[in-house]
Amino acid sequence: MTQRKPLIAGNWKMNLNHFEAIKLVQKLAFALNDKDFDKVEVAVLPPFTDLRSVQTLVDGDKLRIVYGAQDLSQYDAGAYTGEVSGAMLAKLGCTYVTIGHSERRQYHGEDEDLVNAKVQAAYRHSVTPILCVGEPLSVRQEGGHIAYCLAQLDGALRKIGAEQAKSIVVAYEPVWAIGTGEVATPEDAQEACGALRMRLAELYDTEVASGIRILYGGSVKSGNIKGIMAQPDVDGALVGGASIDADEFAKICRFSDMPG
Ligand SMILES: O=C[C@H](O)COP(=O)(O)O
Repeated sequence: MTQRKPLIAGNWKMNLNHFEAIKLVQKLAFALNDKDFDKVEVAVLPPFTDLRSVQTLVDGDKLRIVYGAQDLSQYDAGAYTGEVSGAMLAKLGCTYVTIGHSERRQYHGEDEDLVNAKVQAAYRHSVTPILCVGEPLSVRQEGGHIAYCLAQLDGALRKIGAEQAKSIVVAYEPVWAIGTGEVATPEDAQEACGALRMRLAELYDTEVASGIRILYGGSVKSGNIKGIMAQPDVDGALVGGASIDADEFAKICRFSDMPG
């Protein structure tokens, strides 16, 4: 089976200005060592306004932390006030960009077509999408969560060929577990991540599917990461609230050193 290096990505959401960003990344770099980075890829996803400062710090100090943005425009340039293009993110050295986060879908009305257009935009500029999917509580209560997530995956990957899909990161984030303290059980995470991988195999092939990293997100903390990461189809975590505390985020990144 393909070896998938775990990815722990911190989505800061709309938190921390560029001074605070520098402080957090410095603290994180101090808390982690080369052995940690050999085992886990560590990414931070700050607000747009912090990216240049994070880039300067990462490049200047040759840190092994990678970084990315939380969104991008579907367009490459032009009269789109307030938007940030994939080309701009690439120029800032962004490795990743989250696309289709439930907060974008919910508060900014992002639908499947827009998510798909953004995935294509990210690939045009060689920025790797972290594609978020996940069901709201009502859907889970009705038992439709797997079908819901698979439909989101299908929609997002339209017109994306195997060569591009190989590098995508998918994040399963049940909406009811985001910022609520209500973490999905490791079994819930495995059920969804396993189903997503099977669908990736149907859309592409088994080799492509077995190389794609699928993350879990939703109230991840140092106290629950170990159990989640023990699941065979979970390859990392997209961490929200706990990622703006450097010590806690570093502990999450070191999940493999935890006892039990
Ligand atoms: O992108 C991260 C997720 O929305 C999870 O956020 P959370 O860890 O605060 O629940």
